[in-house]
Amino acid sequence: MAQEYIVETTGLTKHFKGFVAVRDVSLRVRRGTIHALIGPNGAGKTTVFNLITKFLDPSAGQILYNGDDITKANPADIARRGMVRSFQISAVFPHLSVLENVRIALQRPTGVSFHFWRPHTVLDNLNDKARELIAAVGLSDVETEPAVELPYGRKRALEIATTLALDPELMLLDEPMAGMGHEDISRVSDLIRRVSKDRTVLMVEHNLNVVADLSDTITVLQRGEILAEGSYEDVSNNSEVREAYMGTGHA
Ligand SMILES: Nc1ncnc2c1ncn2[C@@H]1O[C@H](COP(=O)(O)OP(=O)(O)OP(=O)(O)O)[C@@H](O)[C@H]1O
Repeated sequence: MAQEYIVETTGLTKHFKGFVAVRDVSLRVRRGTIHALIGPNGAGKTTVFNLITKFLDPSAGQILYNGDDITKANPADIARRGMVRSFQISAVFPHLSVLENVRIALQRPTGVSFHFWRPHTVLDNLNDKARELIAAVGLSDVETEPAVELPYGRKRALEIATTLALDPELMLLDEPMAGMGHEDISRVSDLIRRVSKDRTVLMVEHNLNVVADLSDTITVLQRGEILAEGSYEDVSNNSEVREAYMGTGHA
């Protein structure tokens, strides 16, 4: 039977030369939900992401993914198991077209390595699937444009398409709305909501309107520790949370 929680951490702790960036974090991410990690600057959100995705080794604690202990796994292992992190724009090849970027991403899970000398007919078989993903993220009108030419919000949509190409079971989004204007935010919010239908999303996001709008569960971190957890209503009514956000500009 599938585990209720896709990710469970126990006592997750990370020291950097004596400084404790993450302390005793026990986080449970329920399968099929959108879960947000929020908190003031320096609260440890990115470090928690780096620990879960195995870009950093914890100083203490355990991480379970689908019930398996991945505390000692490496990032490639866990990507193969279906946990994929969407990187910021760097994940996209700037001078390749939208279609080419998604096609390349699609070749990864099938184990077909990308060979520039492959006959075009082989690569063209990927076009249908690539176009489906491009349509899903609303980029059909720009499929032949080089990624570098896209406005910011649409680059982020492309990045989500390349992440979806890997068909992740758990998708980690690192500040998906960073640097976006109003229109892009609502477009990408709709997209995240749609793509979350049959997968789990864990995201770090500073925009509290987006967090309120999308998240089933919110974990608030402060100084490396969990301060509160629950629905947006729960955490926004929590006096400690309100205090933590005072004067940070995010309140
Ligand atoms: N590699 C590192 N070496 C030393 N200290 C680090 C390192 N990475 C993070 N830190 C420190 O750990 C703390 C938590 O950082 P982290 O980036 O996880 O916070 P955050 O909540 O993601 O912040 P922000 O919202 O500003 O991105 C900060 O005080 C940061 O300076």
